[in-house]
Formats: sequence, C-alpha cells, structure tokens
Amino acid sequence: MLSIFKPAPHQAPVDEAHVDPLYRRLRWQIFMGIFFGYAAYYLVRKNFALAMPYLIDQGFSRGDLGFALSGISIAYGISKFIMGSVSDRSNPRVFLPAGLILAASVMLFMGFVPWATSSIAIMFVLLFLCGWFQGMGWPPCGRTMVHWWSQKERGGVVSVWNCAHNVGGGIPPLLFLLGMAWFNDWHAALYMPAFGAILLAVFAFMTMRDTPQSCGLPPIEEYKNDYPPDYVKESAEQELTAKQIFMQYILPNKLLWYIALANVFVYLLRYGILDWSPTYLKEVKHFALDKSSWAYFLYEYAGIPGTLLCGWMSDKVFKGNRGATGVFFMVLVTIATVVYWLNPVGNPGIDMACMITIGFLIYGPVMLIGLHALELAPKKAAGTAAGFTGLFGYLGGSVAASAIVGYTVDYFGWDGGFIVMIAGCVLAVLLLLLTMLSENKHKAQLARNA
Ligand SMILES: O=P(O)(O)OC[C@H](O)CO
Repeated sequence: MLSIFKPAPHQAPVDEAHVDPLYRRLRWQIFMGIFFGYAAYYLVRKNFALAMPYLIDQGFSRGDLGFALSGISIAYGISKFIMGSVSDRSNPRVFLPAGLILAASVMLFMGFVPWATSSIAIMFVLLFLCGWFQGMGWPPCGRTMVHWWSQKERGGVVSVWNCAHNVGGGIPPLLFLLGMAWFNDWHAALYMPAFGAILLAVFAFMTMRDTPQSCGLPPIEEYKNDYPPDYVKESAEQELTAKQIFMQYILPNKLLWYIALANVFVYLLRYGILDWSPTYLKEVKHFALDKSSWAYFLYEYAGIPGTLLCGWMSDKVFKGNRGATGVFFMVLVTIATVVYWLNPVGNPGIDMACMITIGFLIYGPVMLIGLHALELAPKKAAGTAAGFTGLFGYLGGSVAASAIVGYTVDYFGWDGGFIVMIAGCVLAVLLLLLTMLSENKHKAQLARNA
C-alpha cells in the first residue's frame, strides 16, 4: 500500500459540545466533495465519444473506434473491483483526487499529443488506462458514505449522491462546445473536460475527509444511535486485510452474488439503450441529429428525479427492502422498453417519452444495487462489495450492450436487439425477486438472533 493512501489516523475526541456542530458541517462539506468529485469522473468517462466523429473523418472506422472505446468499460469493470479493495484500506480524500488527476492526465495526453490518437492500438491502451484510473472513483465515495451516514440515512444520501454521475455525464458536450468556440479545435473534446476534472479534483481534496474518528468524532453509529443488527463496535472499526474482505465478506455472501448477477442485466439495459439510441432513432425512427441528441440528454437527466424517487420509495414505501424496490422499477422499465420497441414509426413524441421514462426508471435500480452492496458488507469492506457488483455490471452488462446487442442487430435486426435487452430485464426481475425473498429471510433470522 502506498503510504500517501494510508487511512488517516484517529484524532483525540473533540469536546462533547462540539460533536454535533462539527458532524453537521463536515457532512455537508464532505457530501459536496464526493458529489462533485464523482461527477468529475464522468467528465473524463465518456468524452472520447465526442471526438469520434472527427477521428472518423481522419479515416478510422466506427467499428475500430468502438473497439478502442470498449477499453474503458473493460478496464473500469475490473478496476472498480480491484481498486475497491485497495480503497477500503485507503484514505478517500487522497484516493479519489489521485484517480481523477490520473484519468484526466490520460485525456490531456490524448488531447495534446498527436501520436496518442494516431492508431487504434494506442487509443485502446490509453483508454484502458483511463478506465483503470476511473475505478478509483466509486469505491472511495462508498467508503465515505458508510462512514459518515448511518444505515437509516443511507437510502436518502446514496440516491442523492448517485445523481452525480447524471450531472457529470451531461457536461462534456457543453465543455466541448466552449472549447470549439475558444480554440476551434476538436481536440477540445479531450482536454476541456480534463481541465474541468483537475479543478474538481482539487476541490474534492479540499473538502473530503477520511473517517469521523480521523476528525476527532465518534463513529456514525454512536452519533446517530443507529446500529446495524450485527454491529460489534471493536470489530466494526478495525481496518480489514484484503484476504479477510474477500474470504469472509464477499465470496460467501449469497445476496451479494444475486445482486451482482442482476447488475449484469440492469447494465445491459442501461448501456444498451444509451449507446444504441442515436443509431436506433436515426435508422429506424428517422430522427434528425439534434432530436436524437436531445433524447440522449433527456435520458440521462430524467435519471435524476427517477433515482431520488426510487431512493425515497425504497426507504419509505418498501421499508428498506432494496430487492422489492428493484423489482418494482425493473417491471416498469421493461414495459417502457417494449413500448419503445413496438411504437410504430411516425410517433416521435412517444419515442421521446419512452426514452425519458426508461431513463427515469433505470437509474433507480442502478443506484439500489450499489446501495445494497454497501449494506451487505461491513463498512470496512464496502468499496470491495460495490466493486464486485460493478465488475459484473461492466464486464458482463456494458460489454454485452456494445458487442452482443450490436452483433444481434447486425444478424437479426433491431427486433433481435430488443429481444436480448427485454430478456435481460426479465432475468433482472427474477434475480431481484430472489434477492427480495432472501432479504426477508435474512432479516427474520437477524431478528430471531437479536
Ligand atoms: O456505473 P458507475 O460505476 O459509474 O456507477 C453509477 C452509479 O453511481 C451506481 O450507483
């Protein structure tokens, strides 16, 4: 472990009178840090796609550029898991900005050095590197949330934080337009978001903190008097080794396996709709470029109210049962996807409404799986647990959304592509049902043991 990443040491406890005001102030400040810090990761996650039309003009094929782009998803899926484990034993205040600066540096290199965009192999390697550094974003945010918000507050805080990626995902086209206006250079698609990300990395470093104890505060469970049913203070506050995390809390955790598998199919729909909507809307529904760009943008931004509603319903309506909430949202999103598929050409309003509805509904389950993973492991293993579900979501779902959906459409037409995505939705519902039933059993068992 690099010493700069070492968890911050515990400080002497502050006076009783200062605990509440300090906790309140730091929670706001830290939330700003992880929200804008994670949004910044999305500035340099998808921006390469904006440069692709200009690279096509230089003679690269769509397929080859798609292959280069897949380097990000492949590396990110593996890294979110591996760096998640490193992050569980690291200070998020250093870990998150470090990954962000490294990912942004790759984009600066691609933007300023012509050699970096001179061949598909070089672009694949650089995008793979960027994807790897991207894996240093989610886990430190997860570690921060489980240390600063108690279990009862987590549905709310995770759902608000989860909107960061929608906020960040919508900004790169705007920074690109600004860069084009200033420099009249398409490489601005690469370096403008990178500059934005570096500024936000500095902000994240200034605002984030490691554990409450590293600021002289008591653990969150004590401050909120909100203890998980199996909480034992001494062990809950001990940092764990990678072996302990994997062997005790990740691999034997049946519920974690269910949600990780469900995540494959949730991500298949998330990225299947997102990545293919410009092509589908243009080729099948005859949308012009500006209209399909709006549909893409609205899909992302509809995710914000949808995620907030899902977090609220999960806590208040479904009483913390993440599996049941996931089933509810996935059934609705399956219906919206069927309508999007079967809606005849010539009804663009319905297509647009379907894109908004799918965006509104799909990001809730995406958030719930992350949240549930955080809850299924002790807080010292939270990043690894979330990384485990991300591994399945990206290596399985996101890669399948590009490759399997793409090839199915090539061989069987768009009907085939939609059947794959809808079958994925059905499998996600079944796996979340299984999660819901196991969750009920697990809670009943804990209640009996209490
Ligand atoms: O796809 P990720 O890893 O960026 O995660 C997105 C959401 O934050 C999941 O909770």
